[in-house]
Amino acid sequence: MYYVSTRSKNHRLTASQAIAQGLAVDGGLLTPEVFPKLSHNGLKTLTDMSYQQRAVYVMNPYLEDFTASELSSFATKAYGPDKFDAREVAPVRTVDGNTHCLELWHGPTCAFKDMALQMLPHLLSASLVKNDEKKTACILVATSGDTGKAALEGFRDVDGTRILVFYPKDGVSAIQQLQMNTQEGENVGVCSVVGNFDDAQTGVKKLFSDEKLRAELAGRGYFFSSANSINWGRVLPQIVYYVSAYCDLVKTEKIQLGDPVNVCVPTGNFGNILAGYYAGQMGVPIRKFICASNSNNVLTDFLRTGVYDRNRRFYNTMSPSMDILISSNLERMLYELSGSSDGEVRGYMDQLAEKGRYEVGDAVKGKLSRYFAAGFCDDAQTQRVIARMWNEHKYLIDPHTAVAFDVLDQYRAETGDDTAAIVVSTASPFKFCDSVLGALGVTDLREGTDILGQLSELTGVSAPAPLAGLAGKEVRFTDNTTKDHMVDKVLEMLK
Ligand SMILES: N[C@@H](CCOP(=O)(O)O)C(=O)O
Repeated sequence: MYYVSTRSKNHRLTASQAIAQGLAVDGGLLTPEVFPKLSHNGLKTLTDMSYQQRAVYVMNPYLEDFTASELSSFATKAYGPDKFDAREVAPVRTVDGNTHCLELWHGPTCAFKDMALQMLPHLLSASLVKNDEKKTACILVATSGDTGKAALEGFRDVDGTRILVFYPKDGVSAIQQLQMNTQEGENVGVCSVVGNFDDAQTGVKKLFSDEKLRAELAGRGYFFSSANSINWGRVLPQIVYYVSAYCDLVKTEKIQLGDPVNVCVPTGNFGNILAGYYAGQMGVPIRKFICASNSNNVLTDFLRTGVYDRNRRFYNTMSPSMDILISSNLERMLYELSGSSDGEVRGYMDQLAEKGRYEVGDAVKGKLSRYFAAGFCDDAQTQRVIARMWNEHKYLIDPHTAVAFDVLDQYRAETGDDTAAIVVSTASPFKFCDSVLGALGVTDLREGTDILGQLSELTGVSAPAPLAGLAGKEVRFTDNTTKDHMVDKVLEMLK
């Protein structure tokens, strides 16, 4: 299987080349030419497998230049009990008869990003060897809170790599910031950027396409790669958990094999819901992909109208990981829905860069409404949902997950579609203690990491060990820059 750019499909790369490179040289996203299919029997076989085995089974056909035994060893290391505090790795909790919550935050940094960023370093390191790459991979990351920490932890002290993370100053939660700024490891760097996530992400993309910088760094023995969901090696492991959740529902007899489900996904950069869409393409019977946004509802409007318009106010919300107006992975979806038309995608992306706006054609609009539904939820409603879930179900959820529960409710009320639904829970509530405590009526908040204990004492739920362990850790990174000076930070780090 080969990978092509969403903006020019003539140049084909192997899986290991695509993963090592991260982003296509023309600025497009590297995407598989075809999607392997999971048969009814394949899904049945997967039902009796562990998460690690499911990961190998699902990823194998996408990675032709890797062996199954390599993947098996990666999955064992990535999803072992030393990394994940749940035996199932990505457990599914049933909230009521036909609403199930896929918990993706049992990994080392307590967010769904661990599902991919515990795997990506293995894939990337092997890709470097397969391509006889002698240079060091400098992994550039833009984060609105979760990816940054997960990438730092995944790539910490991995041979042949350096990693530099940029996050928006004042645009992540206090715990997220502390997680990043206390990161250990010899090959890591963290820097805040004045502005919002879009500024950081646009800045990183500019670094990728800066020919002069690339040449300078090549001379120093480095090349750029990515740990954001623009890298195919990030999206692929995320497909696995959709397949796994479906199999778990079959195994526990919540549904019969072949029954349709809906999935409701809180998403900002569109990588998470895109992975679900790809699972559907492979054969998981997902009927509707419900896209949940916060007040930065650019995706809601797009999926409802076919008009993408980022010229709007940017909100800093209590679900900061979704505070995004330029949603990278939509490009891969446009490629799929336009029938792999690289020219059409290039046109949309040019308009986005020039005017901040584009409108898709009727054929794409038709497919969007067939597969997707969308809604959004503001902060006040997010807090009400957190409180309701706690009061009614004694289920403590984070603000991103609350957004998804609310959007699912809206969808069901509007459509009457009561198909069994999987709500994707993307982060531990302890990463957002202040908002969660506020939702539960607490106004007098403790300082620093003491707030973790405050939420624990109130609810009787223990803080995850990696977050509890932040107390007393040395802050290693305090650098700040502007989007126009990110290049200096890169040069400084890679001296
Ligand atoms: N929500 C993300 C933003 C970056 O998204 P990614 O999926 O492309 O890594 C974050 O938490 O940083």
